Amino acid sequence: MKSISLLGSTGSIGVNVLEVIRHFPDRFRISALAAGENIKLLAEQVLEFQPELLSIGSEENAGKLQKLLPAEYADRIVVGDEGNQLVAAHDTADMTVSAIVGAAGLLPTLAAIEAGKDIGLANKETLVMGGKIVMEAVRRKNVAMLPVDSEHSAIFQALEAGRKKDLQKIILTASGGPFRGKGEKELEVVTLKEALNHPNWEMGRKISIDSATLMNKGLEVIEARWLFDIEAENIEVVVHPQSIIHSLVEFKDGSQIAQLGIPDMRIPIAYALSYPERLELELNSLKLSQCANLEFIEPDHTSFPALKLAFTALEIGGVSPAVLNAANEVAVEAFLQSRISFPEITETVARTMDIVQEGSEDSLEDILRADFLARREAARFIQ
Ligand SMILES: NC(=O)C1=CN([C@@H]2O[C@H](COP(=O)(O)OP(=O)(O)OC[C@H]3O[C@@H](n4cnc5c(N)ncnc54)[C@H](OP(=O)(O)O)[C@@H]3O)[C@@H](O)[C@H]2O)C=CC1
Ligand SMILES: CC(=O)[C@@H](O)[C@H](O)COP(=O)(O)O
Ligand SMILES: [Mn+2]
Repeated sequence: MKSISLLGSTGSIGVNVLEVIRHFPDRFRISALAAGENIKLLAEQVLEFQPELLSIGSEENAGKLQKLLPAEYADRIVVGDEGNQLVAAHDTADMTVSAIVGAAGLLPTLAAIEAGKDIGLANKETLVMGGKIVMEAVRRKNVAMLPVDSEHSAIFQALEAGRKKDLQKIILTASGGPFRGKGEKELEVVTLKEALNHPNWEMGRKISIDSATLMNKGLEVIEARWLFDIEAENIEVVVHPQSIIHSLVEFKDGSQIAQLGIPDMRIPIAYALSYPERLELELNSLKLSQCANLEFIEPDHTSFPALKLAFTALEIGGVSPAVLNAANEVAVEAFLQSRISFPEITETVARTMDIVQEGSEDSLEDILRADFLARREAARFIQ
């Protein structure tokens, strides 16, 4: 029986993690859950999965949550950032699934690693902000870092066909998002509703907007750089609108190995939970004969400059990826509140990256400071 501590249980990934666990009660149990604000769903999850510890975003919500739960939970509710870290490192957990959205995922993920937990990583922002120190901690603590992000799961699986020393290139596939094919002028007038309407995946709001700007692919390039210890110049992105091939690796003999499947997050989630075993998921299997045409297109860097910005952040190094991430979070939130236009998301990130640059990628303190300064600058641009 593997015990799982789940951060972000009420989100799109969190709900899918629990869906997998629900189908395999003999293999997995939940030891701790953390959420932000959704007390109603968290209470339902607690009653079903009976964790030993739970965390919620605020004291006020902790009080409301307590009223929805039996009295025995009174001393098992923790709160906020500290609560996330306690859940992440909870003593009975074998694995922590990191599925909070955004920068709030970094410290709990680090806490889980320091506590010796294996990690199922959905929160790509963790590696974007602190890839070097996070992966150093993974090696020092000798824990497993198992990707949940679909492209990284595909790469992880494809790498099993060869040796890491023979790896030549990683090819990340991108759907292109809902605005694929649109020109710069057209993008000035797109709506929030259109931006949230991802062609292939049902996901949380922040990552859906990231997919629409192609910043998601930029974040994934940085995630891959650290997760697979590969230089940015050996990471390529190709637009593949059908999201059937989830990514590829190329070995030095020119062989390219891909992982294919229907776009369903339960597949990479299950593999992270059960690795190296595979679970019988009983999903519809992919029928290649019914997949009309699989297309592969170069990314449009003029309409979607976010992807290049991520490569630039890697090239600058230091805290630049953390700055890119923080500015993007602020700008996406402003777009979600209809305070800025779609192109202004990426413009805000670029302007912030020009201003906030000081700091070392080896220092958690510098990374957190850069995150703070970038949020302040990005908010200033948006005012
Ligand atoms: N959705 C997907 O298919 C994929 C997602 N990812 C990545 O996984 C992560 C989660 O994405 P997704 O599930 O879509 O996002 P959602 O917005 O659907 O869910 C976010 C989760 O994080 C919780 N949360 C937010 N802030 C805090 C906080 N400060 N403390 C505790 N919990 C918090 C939310 O709680 P509440 O709702 O209760 O406020 C919710 O449970 C992201 O990093 C994303 O990039 C990667 C690949 C695919
Ligand atoms: C499901 C998943 O992993 C998302 O990150 C997804 O890949 C988004 O798709 P695009 O960013 O390629 O549009
Ligand atoms: Mn992805």
